[in-house]
Amino acid sequence: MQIARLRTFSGKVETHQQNVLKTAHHETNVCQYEKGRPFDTIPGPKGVPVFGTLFQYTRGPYSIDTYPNALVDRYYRYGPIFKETIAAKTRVHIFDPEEIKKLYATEENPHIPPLLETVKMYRKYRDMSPGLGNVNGEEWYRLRSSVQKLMMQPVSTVKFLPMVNEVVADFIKRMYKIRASTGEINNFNFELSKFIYESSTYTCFEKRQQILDDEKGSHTDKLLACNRTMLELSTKLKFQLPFFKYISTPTWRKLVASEDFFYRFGLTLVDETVVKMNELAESGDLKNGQYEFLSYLLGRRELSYKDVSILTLSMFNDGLSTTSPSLVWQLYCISRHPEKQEKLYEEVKDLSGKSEPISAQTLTRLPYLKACVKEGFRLFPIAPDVTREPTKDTVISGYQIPKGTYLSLNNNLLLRLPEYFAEPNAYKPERWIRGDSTDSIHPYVVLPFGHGTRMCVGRRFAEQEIYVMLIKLLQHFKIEWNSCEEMGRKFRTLFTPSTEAKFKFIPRE
Ligand code: HEM
Repeated sequence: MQIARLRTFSGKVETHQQNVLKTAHHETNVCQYEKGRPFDTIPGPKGVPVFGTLFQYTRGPYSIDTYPNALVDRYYRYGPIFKETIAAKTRVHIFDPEEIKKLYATEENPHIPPLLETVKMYRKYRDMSPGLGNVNGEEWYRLRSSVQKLMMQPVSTVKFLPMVNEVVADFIKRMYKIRASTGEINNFNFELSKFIYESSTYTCFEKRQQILDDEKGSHTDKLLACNRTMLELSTKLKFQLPFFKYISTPTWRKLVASEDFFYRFGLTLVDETVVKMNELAESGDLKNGQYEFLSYLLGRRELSYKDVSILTLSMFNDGLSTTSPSLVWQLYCISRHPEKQEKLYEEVKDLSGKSEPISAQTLTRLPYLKACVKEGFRLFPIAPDVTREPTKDTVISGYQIPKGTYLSLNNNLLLRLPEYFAEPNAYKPERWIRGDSTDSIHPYVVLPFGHGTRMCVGRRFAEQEIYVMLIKLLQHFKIEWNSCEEMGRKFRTLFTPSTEAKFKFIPRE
């Protein structure tokens, strides 16, 4: 396969000696596989033929919303590796961080099942490019290497920082406008989605959509609702026998309608911007560095126009499902811990004037902010798992794992377990500060963006938006949690808030 000859991301070229070592390693693996315990002996809940344990989620004691809790229960019951079949699909769940570490270490060209099979199906159905998270092997490498520099290098991401600063400033102005006299803001989760949408479309198209304006209401509402529906229905379909793959079921049709609305709008934005870029180029008015994001992608000969479109749309679609709820959770943690909030305020209050932008250099410092964000991700990770699909027979925890098995690496479900963290439910950013902490934390437990070559490609963009937004919110407001209830979370393939955030924003003098 051609991929074996390609450069790795670290720029190393494999030598003959390394290949010899790999062959020897492969032979050792074959021997080890034969010594492993058979796959069938991996423990796990039995369930009924074909349906597996599906009814435990549709009729109780669990529900789709609480699927990750069921996995933690099963971890305590069956141990750090177990398998479970739900609606004809078997997954092996791995909770042992040492095994997860080993798996990451041996990843040469990791394959993953699609995060949302429905998205992959939809894109095929509409003749679109599948996009990064839905392909493997050479196809994945082609896409990933074409965006790696643009999206993962800090020097690249900071080019978009002025846009983030501008949208955050507008968001803060809007908060003053829509804030009730009590400090409350209605539908705050939705407001944050609007921010992410505005910030990421600005990054991609260098044109403000102005969705932070009240008048733009109905279209934006529908667009953001479609994003929610897509996650909602895709998750529902994971807990059904996959008839939708063969016949057009009502749920599938509803999903397609939502995706159509979202993509039609997004693809039009791409097309319009490209037309504009061509016009400017023809008239000689296209400035160097203008339309940075799209120019970069369009300039990659290995990418088709369809690839460019999907990679661009993924920026705001994926951000809406991940960065937006992450910000809600981060604020939730800060608002519920006033003493930590004050310590954080001390760190950020003089970084810039309240209405001044945050510089790239400033973002490289901020140890306490980064510790707070890490601790926020520990308590509220976005993804309950990351998945892998080994391309060779392998052995994990002494069991044979045939190639093609779906593996869930469930370290994100260990994040509140006392085996891994002292005072696991306490919000203690200090545990991440060298010198302040006495905790010894396994390095393969808190990995909110995954790890290795398939690590989240939007990570740098997401972090940049989170940091700037938190700094500015804290410079302007004291944030209080305004409810006696905790904010709940539910499983929608990702963890999403199950209730509206009840914050009070009190302006700081
Ligand atoms: C706080 C925000 C985010 C979190 C916590 C997050 C988390 C993750 C995780 C855990 C993975 C799986 C990694 C693995 O398999 O090892 C992933 C993959 C991915 N993420 Fe994110 N993500 C976030 C934001 C974004 C954004 C803004 C984008 C948009 C560009 C994005 C695009 C992707 C893509 C395309 C993949 C698949 C990468 C590949 O297979 O090569 N994510 N993300």
